[in-house]
Amino acid sequence: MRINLTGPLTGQTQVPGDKSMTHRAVIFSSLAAGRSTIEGALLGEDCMRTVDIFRQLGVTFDRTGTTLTVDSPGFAQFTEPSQVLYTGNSGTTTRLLAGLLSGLPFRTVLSGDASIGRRPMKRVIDPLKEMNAHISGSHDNTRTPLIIEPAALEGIHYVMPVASAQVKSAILLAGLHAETEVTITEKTASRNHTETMLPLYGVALETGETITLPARGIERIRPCDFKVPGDISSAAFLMVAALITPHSAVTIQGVGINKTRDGIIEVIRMMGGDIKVINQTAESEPVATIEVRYTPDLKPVTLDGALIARLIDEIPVIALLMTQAGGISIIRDAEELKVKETNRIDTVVNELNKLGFNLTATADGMEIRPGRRQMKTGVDSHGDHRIGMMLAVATLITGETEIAGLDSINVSFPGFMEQFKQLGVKE
Ligand SMILES: O=C(O)C1=C[C@@H](OP(=O)(O)O)[C@@H](O)[C@H](O)C1
Ligand SMILES: C=C(OP(=O)(O)O)C(=O)O
Repeated sequence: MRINLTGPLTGQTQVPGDKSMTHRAVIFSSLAAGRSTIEGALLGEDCMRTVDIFRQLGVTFDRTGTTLTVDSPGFAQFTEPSQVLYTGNSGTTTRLLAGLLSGLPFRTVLSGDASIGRRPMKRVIDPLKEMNAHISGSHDNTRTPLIIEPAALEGIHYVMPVASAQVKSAILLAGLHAETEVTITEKTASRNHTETMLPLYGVALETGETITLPARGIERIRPCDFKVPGDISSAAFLMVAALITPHSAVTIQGVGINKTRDGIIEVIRMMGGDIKVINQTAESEPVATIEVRYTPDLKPVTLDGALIARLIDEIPVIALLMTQAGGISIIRDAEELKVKETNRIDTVVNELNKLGFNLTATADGMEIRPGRRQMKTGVDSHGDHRIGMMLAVATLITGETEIAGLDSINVSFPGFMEQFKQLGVKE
């Protein structure tokens, strides 16, 4: 598809609901017997895969606008599915449900698309087996499909070897069924929505550097009316677009600014970007209005350590932002990018270099230099939604560009193009 976005971006907008929180709201609402509602749900493809799986287990979902009404018979009445449970492109669906399904009294099989088939599953299979789960994966227990047989689960004391909210949440979801408590220690904090949301659905747990979930938490789960904040990972594309496009000034309302997710705000401030976070309120999680303006003189920065987990999904578009800084920026400690929908170190570097930018891949991240040669060829999202959206934003700088695989955007940000047009962007 040929894309040519031209700015400026001006005005007010809101972004669709947070992907991580929508997945979790669908899961917890489905476990609880009775009616729950999810207001502001993200209806992108990834979250719909989670919805469809619970439909197969006997849960009913009704949609009005972006509100989902969930009617569930409760986890104890789930019905055994007759099909493979298809997780599409969604790592979150695959890993979180691997944990949850391990405690159900029937066999399930989880499988996704080609990208999911390449993503590492040993990181969930290993701790789940330690909990006595009967789970196996293809390729010597490292990949999907995952086959899960009924088992009586036990607790675990787990020290996380990698900062991953999906692994942490898989263990907690299995732990809901376990006969003994679960404790998890994180060296580097990953997003904590599972911990913030479980108490709202009736399951108390202790949080901090070590998380403690009491035995058989699932018995306490109850329905909830949950409001999903706007997704900061989606807002990131609008923020970067405004920062790099002359005369832009954008206000994004209702964005979730959970401390484990707000790294991009910190980076924009470090770079000297014109950003204001105002009207902070606490709903299910902290929410704010974010105002961003074009900033011509951005400073180069180095990102590493604990900050990386707080902006992991934003790195593709942050790398684009860094191409506009007045010096060399460096991203380190970001090996996890290699196991996302694509190897996001390679796809970001290769695709932006095709557009004439100057990036170098390193073992655990990338170096980004200012300046741009003439663009040579079209580019490709490689089926990765965040790469597709980053490349679309890049056309604000490059002008008309052929981008393959833009339909991947629907995975996390349906209405992406319309949102840009609403802010005055011409296509
Ligand atoms: O738990 C979640 O909702 C997510 C956790 C992160 O993955 P990892 O757990 O693999 O870091 C993130 O990249 C993904 O988009 C959503
Ligand atoms: C990595 C992502 O999602 P998931 O792991 O759920 O596929 C993402 O949305 O950038």
